[in-house]
Amino acid sequence: MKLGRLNHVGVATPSIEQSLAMYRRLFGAEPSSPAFDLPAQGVKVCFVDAPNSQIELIEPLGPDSPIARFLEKNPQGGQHHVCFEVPDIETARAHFERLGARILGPTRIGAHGTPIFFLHPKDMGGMLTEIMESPKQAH
Ligand SMILES: CC[C@H](C(=O)O)C(=O)SCCNC(=O)CCNC(=O)[C@H](O)C(C)(C)COP(=O)(O)OP(=O)(O)OC[C@H]1O[C@@H](n2cnc3c(N)ncnc32)[C@H](O)[C@@H]1OP(=O)(O)O
Ligand SMILES: [Co+2]
Repeated sequence: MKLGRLNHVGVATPSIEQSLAMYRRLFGAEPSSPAFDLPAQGVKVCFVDAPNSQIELIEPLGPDSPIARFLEKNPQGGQHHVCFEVPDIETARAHFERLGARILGPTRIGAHGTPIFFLHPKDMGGMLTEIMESPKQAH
């Protein structure tokens, strides 16, 4: 399976507002849309566009969020995961299962409204890796 497009870099933050203020000050960057909650994933999300990818700012929604645990270890936040696109999520899941890479949890709908899953950082050289089905091209 070829490595697909780098859809986004996930950046954990204790405050999306503080992170947006920093991107605004240093890059004149604005979010591509208002922040929104993904309760099922335990995160509040906001995207800042780069020419060929995005920064995905992710803030914990409550103490059980996977981001809350990350921030306990990294209080300032920082690079949390990367996300690569695939044409078909089930084909990708079967591919990684066949190769013995640990898949974290069920396939579920991610922040772009398409199915996603995560590969364990220990099987990706220390990099938590999200696999996301590419959005369908609008006709
Ligand atoms: C889905 C919505 C949105 C989208 O784009 O669509 C998102 O991206 S939401 C992103 C938030 N959701 C997730 O991260 C789900 C997947 N993550 C997990 O299942 C956990 O966070 C997990 C398993 C990666 C870590 O779980 P936990 O923190 O409870 O375990 P430990 O602290 O014991 O960590 C185990 C081991 O992994 C290392 N670790 C933890 N987090 C990361 C990370 N982000 N990158 C790299 N490595 C990480 C941690 O240091 C431990 O290593 P060890 O050597 O044992 O200390
Ligand atoms: Co993500």
